[in-house]
Amino acid sequence: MATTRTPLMAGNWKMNLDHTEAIATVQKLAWTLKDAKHDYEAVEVAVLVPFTDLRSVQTLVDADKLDLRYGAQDLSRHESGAFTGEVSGAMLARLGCTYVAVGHSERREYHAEGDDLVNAKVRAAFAHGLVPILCVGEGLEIRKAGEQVSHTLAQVEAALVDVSREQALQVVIAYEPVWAIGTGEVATPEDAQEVCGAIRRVLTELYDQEVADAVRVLYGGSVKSGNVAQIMAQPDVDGALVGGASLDPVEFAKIARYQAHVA
Ligand SMILES: O=C(CO)COP(=O)(O)O
Repeated sequence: MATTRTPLMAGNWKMNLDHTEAIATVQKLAWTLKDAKHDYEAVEVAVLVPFTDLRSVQTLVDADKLDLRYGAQDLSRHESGAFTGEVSGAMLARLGCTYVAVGHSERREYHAEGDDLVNAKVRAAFAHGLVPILCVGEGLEIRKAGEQVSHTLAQVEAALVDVSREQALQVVIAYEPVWAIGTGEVATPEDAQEVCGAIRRVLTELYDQEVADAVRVLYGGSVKSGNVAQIMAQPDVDGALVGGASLDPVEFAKIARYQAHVA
């Protein structure tokens, strides 16, 4: 039942906003959200920021006791050692991260991340007490062939290999059809529901009903304040993973306050 899950609105900044811009953006976001507290208190809000912003965001959130979660956009599958350029789950946990995105389509496409690596990263996140936001979704060719459900479920299954039931209860899954990312081409609410519902059903098969009921399934792909309410009205959509629109704190706050837009 969608009503028992706290919606999550997560902003994925991608490679935008340096650490000084991050401070201004988070301050403005927190201030705007606070201003509309009664509208958003049932919604959890998070930002996934570049690694170089994390310390600044942590300092701000701690100092001002902001009601905001934050996290990274990727992590290493390794614990530590000679892996130049990589950032470990332990380092992210030390910076107070709640979440880490894993398997974003841009990582899969530009960094050749396959299902095995995504699975290893999901397990590395859990090993350090981080909640992975597992990103899945089909490209345009697969959508045209009508194979979006089987493709996306195969990604979910592969990513959850050797993930315990206790861990699965925590995971967040973001369905992001690749053709809708950064294109302005938003999936229809029915498109989002079709795949998000199928993800929940496969969780029942892989685990059980309690896990399926607990897991938050987000939609991502050209989410804006003008379309979020219709998407959130779907029974199996529990939040949004927002790219471009999350860079503007006023717009992102409007997305997080989507209930205010449901007339
Ligand atoms: O990839 C996304 C979030 O992870 C979606 O990006 P846009 O909201 O810019 O389409």
